[in-house]
Amino acid sequence: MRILVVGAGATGGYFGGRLLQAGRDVTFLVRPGRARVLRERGLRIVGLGEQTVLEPEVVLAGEIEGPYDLILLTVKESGLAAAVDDLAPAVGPGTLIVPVLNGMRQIDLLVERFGEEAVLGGIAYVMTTLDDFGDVLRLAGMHRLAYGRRDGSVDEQVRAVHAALSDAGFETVLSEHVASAMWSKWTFIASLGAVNVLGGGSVGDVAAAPGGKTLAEAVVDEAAAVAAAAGYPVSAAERDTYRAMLTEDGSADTSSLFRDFGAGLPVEAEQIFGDLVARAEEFGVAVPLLRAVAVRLRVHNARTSNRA
Ligand SMILES: NC(=O)C1=CN([C@@H]2O[C@H](COP(=O)(O)OP(=O)(O)OC[C@H]3O[C@@H](n4cnc5c(N)ncnc54)[C@H](OP(=O)(O)O)[C@@H]3O)[C@@H](O)[C@H]2O)C=CC1
Ligand SMILES: CC(C)(CO)C(=O)C(=O)O
Repeated sequence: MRILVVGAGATGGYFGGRLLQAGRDVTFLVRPGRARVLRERGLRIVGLGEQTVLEPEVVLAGEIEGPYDLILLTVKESGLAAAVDDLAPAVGPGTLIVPVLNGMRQIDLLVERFGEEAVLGGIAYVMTTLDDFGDVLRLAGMHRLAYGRRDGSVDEQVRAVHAALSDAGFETVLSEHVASAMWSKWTFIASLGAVNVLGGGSVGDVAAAPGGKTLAEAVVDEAAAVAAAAGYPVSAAERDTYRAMLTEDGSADTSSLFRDFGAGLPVEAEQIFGDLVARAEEFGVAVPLLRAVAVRLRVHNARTSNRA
């Protein structure tokens, strides 16, 4: 199966790198700066005691010759619209696309462009970042990719994708509930980001402040109310888990969004917050805390782009 990984950053470099390491037929669609780094240093996966160096096949936009069987879309919000244009020549009648972005907006964009049949749901459960050298740095041991048709059906084409992604050094889940799982992860990631941004620190920092735990529970409730209104309720058990994780004393947890925020880098304001607030408005769900985070992050993004 010919696999095109769009983006070779923290998630694309990790999962694509593992697939390459396992001998799968992988090509990375990258932009010129990243292509240079990959050609000079190779694609490196480091951290947790590992130093893997791989020699990836890379293509630039405009160099794609014909369709791929599977496309793993691993860009962030800021790169999404252009990446959808760039990957279009790789989409043929039998191509399946697995996006791993947090949130749901990517699904609407991809379906509008390539049709319902071509677009699977996808979730990356991993904690990676690019270090100062451009290497993929693992920050935690979890590494799981979940995907499946959003209506829960399983056909030969999806099974073939599952086979192509499996046994490559990370866990894979062919999910019959991927849309619910995406909403659940969105609920969690938005809640974690909101706790960090509104509270100005890690989960433990916020939990230690009077009123901090109440704030954390309130953001979980807001995000979960939107998921429920969308028809993907987070189960009571998951909600309790999220509440417990986000009020844990001493927890150093922060979201990658908050780490980027702290580092003065652009963040996924629309993908993770703006879109959630827009959907809440559509459903008539009040989300004052999430709305405040969206505004704060928009101001941050405007400032970062003014500096660039
Ligand atoms: N990192 C993590 O631990 C996790 C991230 N996620 C989610 O996964 C998504 C991707 O995040 P992550 O991998 O961390 O992001 P990164 O910024 O590390 O990687 C994205 C890569 O996409 C590349 N890119 C952007 N536009 C294009 C394009 N048109 N063509 C080719 N490459 C392009 C960028 O390349 P360039 O170098 O040219 O800018 C960049 O290297 C986000 O939605 C994030 O929220 C989900 C779970 C965990
Ligand atoms: C919380 C985590 C690491 C889960 O995969 C994530 O998605 C993020 O920080 O952006």
